[in-house]
Amino acid sequence: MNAASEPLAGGRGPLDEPPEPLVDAVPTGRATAERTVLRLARPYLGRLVGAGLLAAATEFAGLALMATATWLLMSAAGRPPLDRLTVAIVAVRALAISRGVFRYTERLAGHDAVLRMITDVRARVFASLAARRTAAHRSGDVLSRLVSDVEAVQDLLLRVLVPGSAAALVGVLAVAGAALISPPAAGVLTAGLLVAGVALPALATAVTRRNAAEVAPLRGALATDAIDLTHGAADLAAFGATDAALHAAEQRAGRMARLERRLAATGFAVDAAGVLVAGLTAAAVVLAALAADVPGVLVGVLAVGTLAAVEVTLALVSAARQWTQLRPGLTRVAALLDVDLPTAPRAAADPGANGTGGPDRSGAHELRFAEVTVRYRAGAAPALDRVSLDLPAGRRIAVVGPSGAGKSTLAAVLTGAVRPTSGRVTLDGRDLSAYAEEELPRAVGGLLAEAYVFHATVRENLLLGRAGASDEELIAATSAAGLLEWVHAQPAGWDTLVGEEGGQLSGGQRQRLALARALLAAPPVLVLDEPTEGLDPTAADAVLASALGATPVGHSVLLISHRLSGLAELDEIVVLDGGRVIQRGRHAELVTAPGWYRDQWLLQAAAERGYLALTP
Ligand SMILES: Nc1ncnc2c1ncn2[C@@H]1O[C@H](COP(=O)(O)OP(=O)(O)OP(=O)(O)O)[C@@H](O)[C@H]1O
Repeated sequence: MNAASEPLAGGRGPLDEPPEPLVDAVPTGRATAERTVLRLARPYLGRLVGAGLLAAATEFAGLALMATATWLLMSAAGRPPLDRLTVAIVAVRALAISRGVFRYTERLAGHDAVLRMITDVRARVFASLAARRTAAHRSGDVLSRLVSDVEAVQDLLLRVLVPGSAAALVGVLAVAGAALISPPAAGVLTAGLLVAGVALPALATAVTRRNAAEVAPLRGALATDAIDLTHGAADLAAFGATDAALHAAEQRAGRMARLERRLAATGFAVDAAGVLVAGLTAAAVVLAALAADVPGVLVGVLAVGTLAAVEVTLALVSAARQWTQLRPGLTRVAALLDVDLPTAPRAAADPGANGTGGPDRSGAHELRFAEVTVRYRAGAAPALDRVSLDLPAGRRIAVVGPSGAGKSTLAAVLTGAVRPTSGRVTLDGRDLSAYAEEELPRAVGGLLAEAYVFHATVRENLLLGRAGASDEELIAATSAAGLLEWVHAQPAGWDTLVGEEGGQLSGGQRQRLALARALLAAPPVLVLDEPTEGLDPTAADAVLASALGATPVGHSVLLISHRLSGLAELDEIVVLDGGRVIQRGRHAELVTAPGWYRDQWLLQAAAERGYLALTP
């Protein structure tokens, strides 16, 4: 089984309820998510502040345009000499044009900053997901993270912070402008703006929060449904479970639709309250201005200006609503980003940057397991129970044992995908956990359980093992994996497309391709988890022998296998059962000693030679 993919989480079937909200183990405080985003935004702060000021200028130009146009219209009604209106006429024209220009430049500056930043965020999220081989994520959740959660970062800046701060600034300027005309009216305006800019956003937040908390996990569950229903379609059909799975997915989609409808309805109610507040504030401002004997034209200016100012401030309502909806996504994305925030995407980092002088591909390495125990869940039986193992340079070990014995877990510990609950795993005397995540694969790697074959050409799939490998190296690895003849037989040769998840290959071909890639990568400690799975016994023997033969001298090998055939040349065979080492030694010793190995050897030999071979 693939111990690396979901070590801590129980799997979720397509018929089950959606999982709990997927918030990572990294605890995030209330403002931490926003702080993380702001820290990421720091390099682009100048552009973002510029965008905020331009947004404020746009809104202010709109407000000033309304106020000036009102003054112009009302003054013109009294037929004054034209020269008294000239400045206002020019101002109206200038404000109308500048508003468009400000809006355009604000969008340009804001999107420029955010798109630059989001590229960085995506790279970090991707690197973090790739590095967290132990994370308990389903592909649907991961997909939803990469898409919607990263968009949350973008929306926080473009739809919350920039327009929110612009609205607040314009509100303050509007009050200052009103105070020049009439302080009492400015007081009333302040009260109206506080209702529109503080009370209503708080109300919107409260009504949105509950729904948003339900919507986010549902969205993740729906993404997982989509993947389960497409990738698992054949299995669902085979078990007659398609209808039930579709029904469960439809129910979730229905629940999502209901939640979104409720969200929209409450949103409309709050928006309607905003319009009411604008009207009431304008009426109150007019009354206050009249009571203060403000001239009629200026009362009109105050009324229209108030309507415009409240409308601008109401942007804070949608900003608050957005913010509430974005929080779960922001929290998740921040939890991923927080881990390695201070560094740039680490693949590009200096190989020795961890201060450990990390391992390299070429050197020999010594791996040691000392009393390693792995427990996937507290209270559960250990998957590995005090296992000790030495893998010095050049040594070749096989780990065998019945299903569920802990073989794949051992490989996962070796590659750093699973951390031991107790005990130590060291590489050249240094704890495995001390190595940076991207350093380890250079020393330890290979063919792990359920190796992924990409929807690309044979060559591209192979080059993932070692970018820049020569044609001779490709041929050697492919030949050792027993795939060369097939490649040559294809019309497109090395450029043959293998289909999604290698779907255009047979199971055996897929396995050979993955093995060839592992051989090409040739890490000093090569892990081969069931390299001949899916091959018939004769082919399996041949491939195993040629794969071991293709491993450079001085490189060590840890082979995991159900089959006991072809292990005679190995330096040690470790038999696991229930996570414990129950036997160890060379093949020649183990086949003569009573125990699991000898029994299994006889059984397999009998099965492979056929039942008749046992009877004289
Ligand atoms: N991700 C996981 N979460 C919880 N338990 C797990 C996980 N992976 C493995 N286990 C449990 O750990 C034990 C060892 O599993 P492991 O996959 O290492 O066995 P294995 O020897 O490789 O089996 P197989 O030969 O069938 O692949 C099993 O009891 C299994 O149920």
